[in-house]
Amino acid sequence: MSDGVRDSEFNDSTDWVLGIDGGGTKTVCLVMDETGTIAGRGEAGPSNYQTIGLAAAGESISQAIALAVKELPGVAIAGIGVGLAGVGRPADVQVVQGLVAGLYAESALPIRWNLQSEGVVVTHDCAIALVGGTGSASGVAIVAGTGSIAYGCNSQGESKRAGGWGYRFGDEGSGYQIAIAGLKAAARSHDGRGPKTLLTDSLLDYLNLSQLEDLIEVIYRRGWGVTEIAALSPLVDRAAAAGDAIALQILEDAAGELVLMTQTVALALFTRDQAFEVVTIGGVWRSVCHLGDRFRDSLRTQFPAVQVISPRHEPAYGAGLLALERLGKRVLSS
Ligand SMILES: Nc1ncnc2c1ncn2[C@@H]1O[C@H](COP(=O)(O)OP(=O)(O)OP(=O)(O)O)[C@@H](O)[C@H]1O
Repeated sequence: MSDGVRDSEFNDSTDWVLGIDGGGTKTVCLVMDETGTIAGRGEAGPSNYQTIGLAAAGESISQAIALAVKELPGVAIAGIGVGLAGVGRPADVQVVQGLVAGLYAESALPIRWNLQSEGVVVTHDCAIALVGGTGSASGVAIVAGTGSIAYGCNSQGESKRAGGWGYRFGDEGSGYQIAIAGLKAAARSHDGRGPKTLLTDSLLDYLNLSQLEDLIEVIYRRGWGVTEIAALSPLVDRAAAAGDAIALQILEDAAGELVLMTQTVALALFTRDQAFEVVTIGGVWRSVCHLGDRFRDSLRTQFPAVQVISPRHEPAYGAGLLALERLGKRVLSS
């Protein structure tokens, strides 16, 4: 991410905002002035309240804020944008609004709350990822990390989501799905049900195993969860880069699924000849086997004017921009 942290003294006449990105692994808070310049950044533990509970989520958010404002004691906060994983339904938004209201009463925070009611924005993690990633209010964010989801907005304020159903019946094109396909291909090859693949040796090497049967112990008996399995997906990427046909097909399939999700969202929001941006977010896009190029080329056959970009800013920045927009300090282009 390219956002620099400003080192000059803070200006007390400024309307400052907090941008908060609360995820399943960490919470990021940025302090931004009304021009969008970042003056402080703090990181704390997870804040997905659906999985860790409201109290623990509130604690992580408070810690992230305290770290972000460490060098700005007494700063007056006029707005706060919060994007949290798991905040999809209106009922979730209400719960998080309550959580944010609890922060104002937090005397331990070295902040002067000067909040205007319109300056409080509570939304979901994809919305802030889209605004941060594009720096604007419209476009499509296609997330492919441990899981996957596509989310978009157009200039009429309409939004659409595809995917995001989790590892049991969704997450197509994600690190988890790529890893599972790689494991299956190695098992099939080992049995003689499928062609030979470099994945067999790369799994054995990476996991320091002497035979493929030992995978049973690793995958089922060591308490491996979705994250640990998904972390094997770079092995498939590297095997594909080395020319392995099976691994290449797995990446082709993943790219195809990510195109399908993006296209489904884009068709609901834009016309085929309209120019719009698609921002690619998440670890899978680090593919050395050009998954990103395959994705872009395929998408362009349907949307010739589409621009596929890497994120311009992190999601927490998008949360701060949304708060600034609500305060009338910033107009987000669409
Ligand atoms: N070169 C690669 N090819 C394929 N998958 C990769 C590659 N590099 C990383 N990944 C996968 O990306 C996933 C991690 O993505 P990311 O860093 O976006 O984390 P996340 O857990 O999805 O999100 P967050 O940490 O933001 O909550 C892992 O499953 C990892 O295996």
